[in-house]
Amino acid sequence: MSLLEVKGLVKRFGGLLATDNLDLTIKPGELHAIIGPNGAGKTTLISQLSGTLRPTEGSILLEGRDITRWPVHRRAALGLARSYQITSVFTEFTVIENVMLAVQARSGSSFSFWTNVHSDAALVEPARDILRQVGLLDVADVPVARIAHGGRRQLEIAMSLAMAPRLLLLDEPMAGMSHSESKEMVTLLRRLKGQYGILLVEHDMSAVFALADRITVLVYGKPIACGRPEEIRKDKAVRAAYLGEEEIAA
Ligand SMILES: Nc1ncnc2c1ncn2[C@@H]1O[C@H](COP(=O)(O)OP(=O)(O)OP(=O)(O)O)[C@@H](O)[C@H]1O
Repeated sequence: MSLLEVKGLVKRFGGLLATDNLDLTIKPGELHAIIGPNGAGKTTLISQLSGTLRPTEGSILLEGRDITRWPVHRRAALGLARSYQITSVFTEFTVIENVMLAVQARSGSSFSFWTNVHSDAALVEPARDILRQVGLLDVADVPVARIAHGGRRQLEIAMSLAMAPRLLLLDEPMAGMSHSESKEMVTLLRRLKGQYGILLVEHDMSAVFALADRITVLVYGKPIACGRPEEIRKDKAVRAAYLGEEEIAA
């Protein structure tokens, strides 16, 4: 069974068709990238999957369950995590404290009990495991305010993992990163794929082509191609859509 199955998805903003009859599947453990020129509808798609935007038509199934009309928190409880939604990073807290709070949130306790987090040993081990997974264990005790941008983006992913997701929705995780930070993020995502289904929206084509099992190309909301990286690289319609953008031709 597919982890995610999107059928006939349509999103209209007045007269503008931002998602145009989109079908998409993500298999368990697959890293599926969505690429497309600016305004192609990538963020609109992620928002419909995470539940912040209601589709005009079509359906979204997660592990066979129709979640099209479910609110964000119910989707999250079923295992859908959108990494950029982590706006509640406490910069004055350490890296591990932030992950412990996310682990605590998953277990259903309220954020208002944050003062207890420091002393709760049951949160420490899961948080350390996650930090080990994302490669942040060596900065576990550093306040978030003092870590670099790349480390913060890794922390956002760590906090998504604390939600015990099945499908991670990543909206431009490499944005604003230096070359070496992007390389680290590629290494991290390579480690995570296989364990989690990942939908990746990313403008960094070298990262996309290095990581994706499959790529869907959107142009004006419409999927014009879907396939393995080597198929997408050769695809005539894709090349035409990206004319002048030399990365894809590389
Ligand atoms: N809330 C909204 N109301 C009206 N139009 C919108 C809204 N959100 C997005 N759009 C339009 O829908 C289209 C798709 O936008 P979207 O942001 O999803 O594209 P994108 O592929 O994520 O672009 P980028 O690569 O620049 O982030 C654009 O034409 C955009 O102007």
